[in-house]
Order: sequence, then structure tokens, then C-alpha cells
Amino acid sequence: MTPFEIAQNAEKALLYEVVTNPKPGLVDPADRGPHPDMNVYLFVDSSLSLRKYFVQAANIGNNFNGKDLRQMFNLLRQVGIKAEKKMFTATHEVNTHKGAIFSLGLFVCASAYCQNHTADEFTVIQKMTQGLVEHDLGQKSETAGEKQFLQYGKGGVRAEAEAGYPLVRDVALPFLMHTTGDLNARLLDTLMKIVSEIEDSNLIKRAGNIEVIAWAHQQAKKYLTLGGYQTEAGKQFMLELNQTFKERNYSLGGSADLLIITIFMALQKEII
Ligand SMILES: CC(C)(COP(=O)(O)OP(=O)(O)OC[C@H]1O[C@@H](n2cnc3c(N)ncnc32)[C@H](O[C@H]2O[C@H](COP(=O)(O)OP(=O)(O)OP(=O)(O)O)[C@@H](O)[C@H]2O)[C@@H]1O)[C@@H](O)C(=O)NCCC(=O)NCCS
Ligand SMILES: Nc1ncnc2[nH]cnc12
Repeated sequence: MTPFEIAQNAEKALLYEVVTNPKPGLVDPADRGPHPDMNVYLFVDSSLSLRKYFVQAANIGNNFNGKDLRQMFNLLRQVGIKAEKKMFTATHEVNTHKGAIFSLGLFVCASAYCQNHTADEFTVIQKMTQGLVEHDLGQKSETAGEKQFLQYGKGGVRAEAEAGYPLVRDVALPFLMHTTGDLNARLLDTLMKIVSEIEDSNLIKRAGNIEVIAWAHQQAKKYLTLGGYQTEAGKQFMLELNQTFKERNYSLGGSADLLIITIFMALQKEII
């Protein structure tokens, strides 16, 4: 697979996620959910602004031949910071894809690296981000992630990366692989599988407490127990959840990012 083809799957993953609906706590074509500053068109603009970045990320992975994969991450971070600025210009300063620039960028880079080495993406990412929580967190308290580390000891997306995104590797990707039927329903069920286990730092930030995580896990498990989106009961519960998330102003931004990565890996492995 060429760096260009890998980058194309990344762009596809961003677009597949945003068109999937109805997603609680997130923007989709039918509803902007608890995000009055966003809509689906903004996500299309944001996704297209990242096209060059994903090619750069894939090229970094394709060309890297060093021993210490943290150096590959440093190269990626430099282009990632520029991509973040470009995204904010494209969206007029709205945060559509900051988390995805980080997480999906890692997967694109690692996938390209794996084309030339005997390794898997999850292990490569663990090596790339080794020591990231200790390096980045514990001093500043500006972003939600930094604050939550000081307040709750939660490492957020950085801890997910350092662990090699186990929720994608061990839960979401195998789950998606075993789903059948309509792609929209399969992706909705996969999103809720992620919500049933994730500690989403966006949700914690919006709720202002950590207890919201247990509540979200419970709701997602109930949806899955009802049989998911391909059953009438599951569909009805999803519509109710959509409304509840909107009323409470709860966002699932981090869960969306893990769905994006899961879709990307599924496209790479030709599972979908
Ligand atoms: C490491 C960085 C991502 C930056 O870290 P920072 O400390 O700024 O970020 P965090 O607060 O930790 O948030 C990281 C984003 O990651 C997503 N996320 C959250 N939880 C998880 C999780 N458990 N697993 C994976 N990913 C997770 C999430 O991003 C998504 O949500 C955002 C949209 O949500 P929304 O609620 O609308 O947005 P807000 O801005 O909060 O607005 P309001 O609530 O006020 O309306 C969107 O970004 C989604 O993608 C978290 O937001 C990385 O940026 C970094 O390293 N920065 C330093 C500079 C750099 O090196 N950049 C280039 C990296 S290659
Ligand atoms: N569909 C979506 N809505 C809100 N935030 C997101 N971050 C990534 N995808 C998103």
C-alpha cells in the first residue's frame, strides 16, 4: 500500500464517522447534537484541510529507518502542529479534529512504517509515544487533558496512545469485525461499544465530574443489550440517548476519535 493510499483511508475514515447517524453527543448530517458551533459541512471542510498532513504522516512512517521510534513521533508532531493550525483556519477556530490529528496521525504514520517492517501498528504507536504522559502532563493546567490529569490522575488520549490504544485493538476492532448488515448500523453499534468502556475526556469536561463515565458506560451497555441499532428497541433507545446528550450538553468527542481510528484500521485490513 502506498503512502497516498494510506492517507486516503484516513480521509475516508473521517468522512465515514461524520456521516454515521444518529450519534449521541456528536455532529452528524441530521443533527449537530450538543455542538451549536459545528455542522456536517464544517467537518467536510476540516477533513479536506488535513489531506496534505496525512500524506506527510504516511511519508514520515514510510521513510523512517531509525531505531528509536520516539524520533519518528517527534517528526510527526512537527507536521501535526502545523496541521492543527490549518484545521483551525479551515473551521474558523472551531475544534473539529484536534484529537483526530493526534490519534489518526499516529495510526497513518505507524501503518506506513509497518509496510516496510515486521511490526503491527499498535506496538509501533506504543514505542513512538513511550513516556508521553510523563513528558506532557503534570505541569501546565490549560487544556482539558492537562487539567484532568492534575484533578483525577487521568492521562486521557496520551495514556491511550502510550498503551497502544487497547480499546481499539482488543474491543472495537474485533467487535466491528463480527458485526453484519448495514454499515451505518455496524458503525453506530461500534461507537456504543467504545462508549461502553472509554474514559472520554470531552465528556468529563462537559459534565464537570468523573461520575458521568459510569453513567455513559451503563447507557451504552443497555443499548447493546437491547440488540443495537438493527432492533426496534435499540433504535428507539438510541434516539432517546441522542436527546438526553443534547439536553445535558454532553459531548463524546473522544469516542468519535476512537471510532475514526477503528474505521481507519478496518479499511486498512479490508474488514469494511
Ligand atoms: C495530545 C493532543 C491531542 C492535545 O492535548 P490536549 O491536552 O490539548 O487535549 P485533551 O484535552 O487531552 O484532548 C485531546 C482530545 O482527544 C480526544 N479524546 C478525548 N478523550 C479521548 C480518549 N479517551 N481516547 C482518545 N481520544 C480522546 C478529544 O478530541 C475530540 O474532541 C474534540 C471535540 O470535542 P468538543 O467537546 O466539541 O470540543 P471542545 O474543544 O472541548 O469544545 P467545547 O466543549 O468547549 O465546546 C475534537 O478535538 C475531537 O478530535 C480530545 O479533545 C495534541 O493536540 C497535542 O499533542 N497537542 C500539542 C501540540 C501538538 O503536538 N499537536 C500535534 C499532534 S500530532
Ligand atoms: N462527529 C463529531 N462531532 C463532534 N466532535 C467530533 N470529533 C470527531 N468527530 C466528531
